[in-house]
Amino acid sequence: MKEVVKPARKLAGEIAVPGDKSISHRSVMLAGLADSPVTICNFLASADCLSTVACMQALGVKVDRPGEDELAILGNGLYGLSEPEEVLDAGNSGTTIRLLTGILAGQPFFSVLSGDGSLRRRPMARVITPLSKMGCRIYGREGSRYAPLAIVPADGIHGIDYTMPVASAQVKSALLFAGMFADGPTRITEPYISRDHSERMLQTFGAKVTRSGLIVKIAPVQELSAPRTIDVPGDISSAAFWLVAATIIPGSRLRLTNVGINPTRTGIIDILRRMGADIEITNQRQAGEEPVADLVVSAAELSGTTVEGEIIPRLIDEIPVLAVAALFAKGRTVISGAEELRVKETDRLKAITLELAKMGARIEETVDGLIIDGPQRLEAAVCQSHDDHRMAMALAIAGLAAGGVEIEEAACVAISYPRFFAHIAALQEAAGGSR
Ligand SMILES: O=C(O)C1=C[C@@H](OP(=O)(O)O)[C@@H](O)[C@H](O)C1
Ligand SMILES: C=C(OP(=O)(O)O)C(=O)O
Repeated sequence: MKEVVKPARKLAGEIAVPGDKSISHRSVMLAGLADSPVTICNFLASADCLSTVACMQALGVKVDRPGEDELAILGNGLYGLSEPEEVLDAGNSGTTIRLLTGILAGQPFFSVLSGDGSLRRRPMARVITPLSKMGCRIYGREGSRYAPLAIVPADGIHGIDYTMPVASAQVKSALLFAGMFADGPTRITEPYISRDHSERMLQTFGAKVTRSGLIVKIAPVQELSAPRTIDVPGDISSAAFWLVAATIIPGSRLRLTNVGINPTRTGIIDILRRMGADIEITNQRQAGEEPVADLVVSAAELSGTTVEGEIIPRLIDEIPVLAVAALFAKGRTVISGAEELRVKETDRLKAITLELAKMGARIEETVDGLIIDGPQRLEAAVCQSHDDHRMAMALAIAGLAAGGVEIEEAACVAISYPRFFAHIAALQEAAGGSR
């Protein structure tokens, strides 16, 4: 499917961004391992999270959907999953396959996990290696590097002390989830702190998870005690597209309501503010263990900056749209230490350089990042999403702020933000049409 995005006049009004993808996945998995009913509100009913739902159903968890964004989950307890009859399909979702591998590695039954062409090219050794050290038996293609993954029952799994070579919340979460089924404590050291939604939600479910600096520890769990409801905050990774759009389109002012502002996710706010963005954080409150707020963003002049080190995992999914912001900023922006972008849905460093070049942008792709000198003038172009949702949305924001864009393979926005183009249309209409 193609989408045409016309250049926008100023953006104004309010957007309720959809529920957080990371928290939605985790809520279904943990609620499915409890034995009392859980209602999940503001669930992100996107393709990735629905892959998690289908996998949990195939494992014997009962899931009803009483409302568009509401799920009712009834599990059979921590030891109550049943052997799936079919291959579990994680679709396009790295979070689904890696976190479920952690859960399934501790089960007394056989299972196979796979996904689409993109997912079958993404690295899986990063979860298989530490899980194997715990005694789990997991096999994959090409020397256990790629899915499909076959998981064979182990004779009991053990807690380990593991130092992760890459900052990855998916690897950390897989180990924390497997650690629930181990016979002793599991201790994980991260190079930098990655998103901590699993730790927070495990605590909500009564698991003993503690953190000291870069070390997180989980004790074996006998049973999970579920909260009656989980309120999923809005996704800051989806909000990021509007934060950038309203900043770079002159005269704009947008209110983004109910956005999760967990400090392990707010790198995009920190960097945009450092570049000169006008982002106000208001109405701060808690949604369970997660902090939320409304964000009010007004157009502002940006300057280039350096993005590296510990902040990278705090904005990893926002780098494609941050590259768009950098094209509108005065001076040089250097992003480094972001080589993880090469193993996402597509090689995002390569794809963003290639596709924005079609609009006339000159971006230097480095081994682990991007160098962008701004401001630059962008022209209308036909671009490819590479079937990557974050690419499609970043290109749409570039087109909105510049001369428009036609995006091929745009349907992939359904992976994390199904109503993205509907929100663009509503903003255009509210502004009285395009420029
Ligand atoms: O744990 C999660 O929910 C996620 C972790 C990140 O991946 P990595 O763990 O591979 O960095 C992120 O890119 C992904 O969109 C979601
Ligand atoms: C990388 C992403 O997700 P996942 O790893 O779950 O496929 C993403 O949403 O940008």
